[in-house]
Amino acid sequence: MPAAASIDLSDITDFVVNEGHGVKGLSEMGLQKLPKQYIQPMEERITKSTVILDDHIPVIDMSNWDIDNKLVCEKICNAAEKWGFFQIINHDISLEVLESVKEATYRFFKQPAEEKNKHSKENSSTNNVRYGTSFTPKAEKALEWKDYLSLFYVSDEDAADLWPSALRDEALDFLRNSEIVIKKLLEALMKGLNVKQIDQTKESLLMGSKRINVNYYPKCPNPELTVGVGRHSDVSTLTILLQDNIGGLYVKKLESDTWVHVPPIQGALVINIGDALQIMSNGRYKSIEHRVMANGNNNRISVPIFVNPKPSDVIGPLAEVLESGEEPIYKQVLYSDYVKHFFRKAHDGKDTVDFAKIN
Ligand SMILES: COc1cc(/C=C/C(=O)SCCNC(=O)CCNC(=O)[C@H](O)C(C)(C)COP(=O)(O)OP(=O)(O)OC[C@H]2O[C@@H](n3cnc4c(N)ncnc43)[C@H](O)[C@@H]2OP(=O)(O)O)ccc1O
Ligand SMILES: O=C(O)CCC(=O)C(=O)O
Ligand SMILES: [Fe+2]
Repeated sequence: MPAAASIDLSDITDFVVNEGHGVKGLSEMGLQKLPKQYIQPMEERITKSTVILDDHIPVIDMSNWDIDNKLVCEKICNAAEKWGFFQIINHDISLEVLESVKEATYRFFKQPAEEKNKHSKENSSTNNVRYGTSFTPKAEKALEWKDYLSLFYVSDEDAADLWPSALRDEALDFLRNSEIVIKKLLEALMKGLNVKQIDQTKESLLMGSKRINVNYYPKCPNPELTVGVGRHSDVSTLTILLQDNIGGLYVKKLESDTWVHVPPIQGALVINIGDALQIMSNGRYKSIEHRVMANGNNNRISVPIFVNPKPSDVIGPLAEVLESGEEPIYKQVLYSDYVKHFFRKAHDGKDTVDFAKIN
């Protein structure tokens, strides 16, 4: 790894983005000062004055699913309406599966830049595997302090052929083991929308495609000047996020300018509603802005599973939601058009969903 003094700071974008060293490479050079490319404007930084400490997203115990199903479903729907975010505990995915995917994440990022960069947009033989840094470096005025690998799930065979072996099995295990709890969450959320039964068409619309990302946020000099991930809402139906014990995820409180921290809970998963479900529920369930603070003392990892419609699906408010005469506030959009719109611009909070709004 080159020492900080041996790299010309004007070449940072080349080193980080094009050569695939990522911010991990930069961090490990022992930089004392954040490069200017990462300095976010004041309004995008996470400051103590906007964070409230006396409130938190709900924590829902899934072990009561069979004991008091009505109550658990109500809690899930309330959390989706009021916070758009909640944590679940006792969800039946074993700690072993969760720990293994975290270990595998470290194993992937520990590899030399040349190895990881085989999966960059420029070098990868497939669009289903993407190694990168920041969010959309070409469109961003200031870069984000995060490296990632993004894996679009097509089939086990496709994964066996294309996903990096450093984490393939563990990522597939996490995906497989999350299936039951995803179905329970969607069942609860659909009940709240007057959808009595999730038939095959509905199941495909809600969870027809999945993407698993692994995120690496290395230790950062001057974390107060930058962000790990900027303000955004996910474009998924639902996101199931595994975070480690470092912390740093902040969620915007509905109808306020304040943010709450999502404290790491051993074994818990963070669930959030994505734009696709906000649109399908005609705005009842909230896809909430969130962001990640960079950390000055520790590396952090997280592993989100994005549960999505299929790219070829057309999404819009569900018929069951509009049955009672409610006016649609969103139009029908091709899901892949929506996602492309999201990926082509820098993170900009909740603006993505305007793409689907009826004016
Ligand atoms: C990375 O940091 C992130 C990510 C997120 C993600 C939040 C989510 O909610 S992810 C869930 C997204 N949904 C899906 O993946 C399901 C459906 N998939 C699709 O519709 C398509 O696969 C596609 C994603 C639209 C790609 O379709 P394709 O025809 O292959 O289009 P392209 O032209 O290749 O891509 C369009 C545009 O997007 C960029 N891009 C594609 N995939 C990714 C990716 N995984 N990560 C980053 N960027 C991606 C691609 O480069 C293209 O941009 P150009 O400027 O090059 O044209 C939340 C927060 C984060 O920080
Ligand atoms: O790392 C986290 O806690 C959240 C990451 C995130 O929001 C995302 O990948 O969409
Ligand atoms: Fe997110």
